Amino acid sequence: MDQGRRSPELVRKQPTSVPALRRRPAWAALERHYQTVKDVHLRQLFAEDRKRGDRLAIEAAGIYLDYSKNRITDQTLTLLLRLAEESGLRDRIDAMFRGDNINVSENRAVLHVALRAPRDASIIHDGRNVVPDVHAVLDKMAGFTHRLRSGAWKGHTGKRIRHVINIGIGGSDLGPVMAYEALRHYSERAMTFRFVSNVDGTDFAEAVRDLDPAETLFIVSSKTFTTLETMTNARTARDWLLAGLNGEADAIASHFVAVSTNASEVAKFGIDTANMFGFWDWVGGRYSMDSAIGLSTMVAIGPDGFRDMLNGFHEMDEHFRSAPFERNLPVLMGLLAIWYNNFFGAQTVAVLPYEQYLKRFPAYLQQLTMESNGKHVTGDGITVDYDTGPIYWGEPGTNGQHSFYQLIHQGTRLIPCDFIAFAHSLNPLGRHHDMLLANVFAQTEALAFGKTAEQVEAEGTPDWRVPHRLFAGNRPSNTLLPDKLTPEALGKLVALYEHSVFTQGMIWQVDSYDQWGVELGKALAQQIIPQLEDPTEPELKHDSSTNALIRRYRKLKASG
Ligand SMILES: O=P(O)(O)OC[C@H]1O[C@](O)(CO)[C@@H](O)[C@@H]1O
Repeated sequence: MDQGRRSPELVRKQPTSVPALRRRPAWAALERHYQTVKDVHLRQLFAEDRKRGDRLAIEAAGIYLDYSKNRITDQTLTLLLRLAEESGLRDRIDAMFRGDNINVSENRAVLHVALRAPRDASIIHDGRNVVPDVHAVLDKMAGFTHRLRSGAWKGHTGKRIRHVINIGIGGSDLGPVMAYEALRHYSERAMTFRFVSNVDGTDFAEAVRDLDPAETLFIVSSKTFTTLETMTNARTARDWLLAGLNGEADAIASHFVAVSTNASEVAKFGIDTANMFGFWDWVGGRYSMDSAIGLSTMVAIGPDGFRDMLNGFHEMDEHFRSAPFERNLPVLMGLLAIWYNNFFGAQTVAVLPYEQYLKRFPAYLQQLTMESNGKHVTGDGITVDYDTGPIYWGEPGTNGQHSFYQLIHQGTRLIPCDFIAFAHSLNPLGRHHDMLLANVFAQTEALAFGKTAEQVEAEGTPDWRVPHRLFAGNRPSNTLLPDKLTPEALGKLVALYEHSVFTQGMIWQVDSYDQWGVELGKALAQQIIPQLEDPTEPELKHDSSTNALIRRYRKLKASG
């Protein structure tokens, strides 16, 4: 991995050496192939190959993936794999691991894989091995975690810290909150962990309602330390703390720490940079839960648990980097996502974790997938003539079954599903886990094979009701079945999706690592805030709808 960096100019040009997507021979072949398989039913595919369920399944890095219930033939896989080759995926993977500036629109490297590299690895960025820097921060986090969990780190009044509140948004919130919920089983029970993200004051008010400021520590997590929501919440937290501690300003030092890349803004806010945990501009927000942004995770599960999680990430990284594409979990999942998105026209992917602890996993994945691949131009700035990132959504099973599964089974849209379940429960209670897993297997079976009119009729259903009760089937799914939800397994799962997103983005040739699409709304909000707060009637130059909404809000606000 110890390699020199290419000049940005060279890297910028590199993607153009790959033909535009529609001009790649495998793409045209897939278009033709799609016409031959689009109406083939999974019933037929399984009937023709009795071993399909074993054959189209792999276990890698400790994760079992059954992808047999996808609308694919061996030829589909051959062509998708050829597409990956023609898209230069191998070269792009190497470029990422080498630290090339593959985030072309921001001219940055994308090195989240360095965050979980072992201590003795070497990854060179700007002529410097970044791995020792990563481990120095991990060591600092571990030292802080030990002091906090042992009670050596005290609050301003000498009381022990019992409550930790992470203030952040986007990648500085979704990763930490998802990981906390996912790993709650391994968490320090003597402490409470809360997460404040929304600029809606209710989020903060409810988070601190029952807390004693003397026992509360805030982790202000923000890559930039300028994000409106986070800085507003951080200032409110500071006011709340000081109000509870007789306004003693030196209390800040023992109740606030920061996670950021921006030391000067941290200092400006009043947090001693000795209590700052850094990371780097080559870590994207949505790829940062394993950086210092994961400080709350480390405090909750301890440094050893965090290390296990990083090892899980790393194992999947190595699998992605080295496994042949036909046995490469992230590559296969990424290619299948492309198959449905670009050939079947599926607009969404449902992520359905049958594991209560993963209840925030779909929300986490929404930022990871949609902020990464929700793009309309290639890295070279050319408007794409194909669809890019699908919409990801989901809820934990079995709750979703009693809500939106109706549409997945019998609606008019094709919704590929990722089912995620673990062989062992962390809370084995009677028959619960067998029932839970039975539901996973039942759902994938029902979606794939459905129920024919003959089967419905054979049950004595009156003719008029038969159409309502039949299930067309042929609805595709992946099933991920790791052994048990551990910190290590979580790391593997997240890295699996990170690299699947990479695979998709590289085939579409978009920059999966920028997020310019969030800028316009942010900038307009900055203009509108003073217009809402102006004591005199402001001159409004928006469109008539926005002007009317602002005036109406001002009027309602004034009327109390
Ligand atoms: O960590 P920061 O700088 O506060 O940014 C928070 C989030 O805002 C975004 O920049 C845009 O929503 C995300 O990419 C990022 O995770």
